[in-house]
Amino acid sequence: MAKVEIVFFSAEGHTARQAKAVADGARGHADVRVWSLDADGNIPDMLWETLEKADAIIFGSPTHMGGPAWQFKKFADLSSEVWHQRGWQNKLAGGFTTSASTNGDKNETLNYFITFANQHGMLWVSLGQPAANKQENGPDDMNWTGANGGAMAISPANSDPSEAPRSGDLESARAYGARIAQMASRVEAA
Ligand SMILES: Cc1cc2nc3c(=O)[nH]c(=O)nc-3n(C[C@H](O)[C@H](O)[C@H](O)COP(=O)(O)O)c2cc1C
Repeated sequence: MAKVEIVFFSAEGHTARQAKAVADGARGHADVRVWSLDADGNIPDMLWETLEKADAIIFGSPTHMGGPAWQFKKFADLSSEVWHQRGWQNKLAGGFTTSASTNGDKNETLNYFITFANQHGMLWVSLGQPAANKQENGPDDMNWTGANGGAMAISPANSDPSEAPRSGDLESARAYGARIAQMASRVEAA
């Protein structure tokens, strides 16, 4: 079975819920593990070795000040060691983010993930879901944010992680996890 590793940061738990949804979607199609960066942006040392054996790595962070949280950037900077060795070359990559505002510059975070994956020579998997952009659509619909580059979620500023991301964003995250895991299985089989 293909190996999918999910590496994310979450300060308050909203991105953690999104990460769980991505993982739930991926399970059944691949071996899936979820790794949370700690408050200092650190991961266990052994994780670097694990990531080198992955078929796909999915990155996640809340959007903070129009980009990924510094804890994620710390992880990204530390990965320069792997970059030197081309350790993630040709692995699949995907990414997800949640933020408080409807827009909130979430696309900047996804674009950062895409650039980061490109630096490593990875192959980016788009969201692959139509936007729910009709008058009757709302937060319970899949891809209400109209994302393309990866999974987005809106977690209103006064929401508890038990309340947000809301059902449509979680469904989007699950479908995105399934998409990446299915692609990883195809690549593994090829
Ligand atoms: C330092 C900081 C910066 C933030 N910047 C943004 C932002 O640029 N856009 C936005 O919509 N929300 C912003 N937020 C709100 C968070 O993205 C939002 O609370 C998110 O759900 C947090 O995810 P978490 O619960 O996984 O930590 C910011 C929050 C913090 C603490």
